[in-house]
Amino acid sequence: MAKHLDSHHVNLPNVESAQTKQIVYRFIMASSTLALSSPLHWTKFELSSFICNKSRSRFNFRRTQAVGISCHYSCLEVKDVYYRPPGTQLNILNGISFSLPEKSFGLIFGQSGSGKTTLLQLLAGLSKPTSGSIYIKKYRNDDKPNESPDSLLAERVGIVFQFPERYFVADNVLDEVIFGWPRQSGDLQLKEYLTLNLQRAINWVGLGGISLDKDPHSLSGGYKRRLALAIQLVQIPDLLILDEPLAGLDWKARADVVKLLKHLKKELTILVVSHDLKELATIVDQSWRMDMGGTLREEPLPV
Ligand SMILES: Nc1ncnc2c1ncn2[C@@H]1O[C@H](COP(=O)(O)OP(=O)(O)OP(=O)(O)O)[C@@H](O)[C@H]1O
Repeated sequence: MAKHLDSHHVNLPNVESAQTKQIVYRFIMASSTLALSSPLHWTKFELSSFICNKSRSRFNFRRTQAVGISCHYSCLEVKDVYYRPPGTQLNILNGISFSLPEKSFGLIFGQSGSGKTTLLQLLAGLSKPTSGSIYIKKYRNDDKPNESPDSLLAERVGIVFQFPERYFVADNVLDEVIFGWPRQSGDLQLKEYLTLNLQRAINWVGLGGISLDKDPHSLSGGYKRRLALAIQLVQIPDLLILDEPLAGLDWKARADVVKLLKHLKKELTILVVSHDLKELATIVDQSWRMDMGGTLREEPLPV
């Protein structure tokens, strides 16, 4: 099952299973963060040894903070995005445009098969738009935008796929969070930095009371989702994307996750695709309906 992967362009539909897709994504994010060379040739079973060996050579974990420090505020801008999967004649996304200000919560809803997940994959850098642009626009104190907007970098986007717990790869919480990190010794400063990030992410999602030795599969449904979020929060992402964050959870865990998302949106820009409109309505700042044919329009939640 050798795969040829480019960290900047992964054609997800060619990846065979959902499990491989999730693992591939996490590995790509780790390797682009670590500035490993790409494209990479690997098999699923070579993954762990690759991480241990190859990543020893260079470690360049981003030490920057999220956008919005040197400017007044920033906005995710998606402009006239079209997507046609390679080798097909069909546009799945047709002229998608929207913007989402930082530290707000956006929700995309719509019929199954309308293209919601495809859009999320473009935003996460897992596929490239056929045309159109995705960038971060920064605004100065006088509310005027900076001349040149920044691209939304794939390594600055966190994405939690549907049912993330199905793709946990480690047998303890700590290893799950640090999957893809280098295993080298030395650089005390770096280790301190990583430990701080790890600790912050764990506390942020309310997993502080859980032993890092615990088997992730033994956590409750809500805590598994917390862990999946913590993995993405180790580096504060410019955009956190969640695909059906409440799917498959019981009522208590759903309420728990909604409460956590409400807390996280104070610090993060969050974009969610969900059918659970009622439960999320209280925390949604902006919403859009995706129609069949891959078009998007702003619309209040129909709840
Ligand atoms: N690589 C591809 N080649 C051809 N068609 C594709 C490809 N990827 C996705 N599609 C099709 O594009 C459409 C949109 O899929 P997508 O998963 O984005 O929809 P969705 O709105 O997220 O659906 P759901 O709510 O069920 O998750 C579907 O009809 C899907 O079969």
